[in-house]
Amino acid sequence: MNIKIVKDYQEMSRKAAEYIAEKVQRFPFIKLGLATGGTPEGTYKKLIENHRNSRTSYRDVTTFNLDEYIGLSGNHPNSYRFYMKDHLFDHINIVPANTHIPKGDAGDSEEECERYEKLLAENGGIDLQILGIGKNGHIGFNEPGTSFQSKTHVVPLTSSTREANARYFNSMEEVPSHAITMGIGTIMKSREILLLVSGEAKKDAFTKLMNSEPDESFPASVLLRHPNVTIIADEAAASGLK
Ligand SMILES: N[C@@H]1[C@@H](O)[C@H](O)[C@@H](COP(=O)(O)O)O[C@@H]1O
Repeated sequence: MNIKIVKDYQEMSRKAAEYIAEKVQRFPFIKLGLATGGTPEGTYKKLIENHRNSRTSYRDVTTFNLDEYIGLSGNHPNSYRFYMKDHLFDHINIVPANTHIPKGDAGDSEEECERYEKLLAENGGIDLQILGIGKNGHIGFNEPGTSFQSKTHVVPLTSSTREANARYFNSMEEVPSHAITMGIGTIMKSREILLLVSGEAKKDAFTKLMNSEPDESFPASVLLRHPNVTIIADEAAASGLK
């Protein structure tokens, strides 16, 4: 594991964007795995700036997002499809058809999971997966107890995750109860993983990650088994480390 501790959210975002943009420049056909949530927002902002200033091209890049809420169409402002368009895709020269996100409004969610997993395999898998971490150690929407072998699957969201994401919705009732997420096994197939951790709110999760053994009760701990993980964490998140 390659761990970089940086000053704050801004610096984490800048470093992460530099890291990603450099890969995209070196490998124009790269398959990127993307995450949503508050953590990568700054990184996407910096990637857009970098695209405008240095003209990093995304013309041949393919992306796969980790997850999507069930019941929301891609036009719904709280869907992760909408988030990605708003925070990144609409501002860079990526080909919309090359951006993949599970369909939250597919009639049959189980079938959608199979389709997504197959699509990933057909595309040769992910070269660089960007990840955030939930307070309870979840990655994607893989909650504690999820099998390390899991593939793309349907998950009921825990109340803590629904509460954490309620800030984006008008009320708690509107937060979907289920999501489709890449499985932990799916994420682990990525050739490289970049984990971003920021803020006091993630201090306990990050401290636990750095002091644990791989254990299904703490999903992010699977990363300790991955051969190529880089973590960029800010000082607030890392303040629990000795
Ligand atoms: N499905 C997403 C995860 O992919 C994300 O990593 C996590 C943390 O979000 P945030 O970055 O907003 O703390 O929240 C959500 O549950």
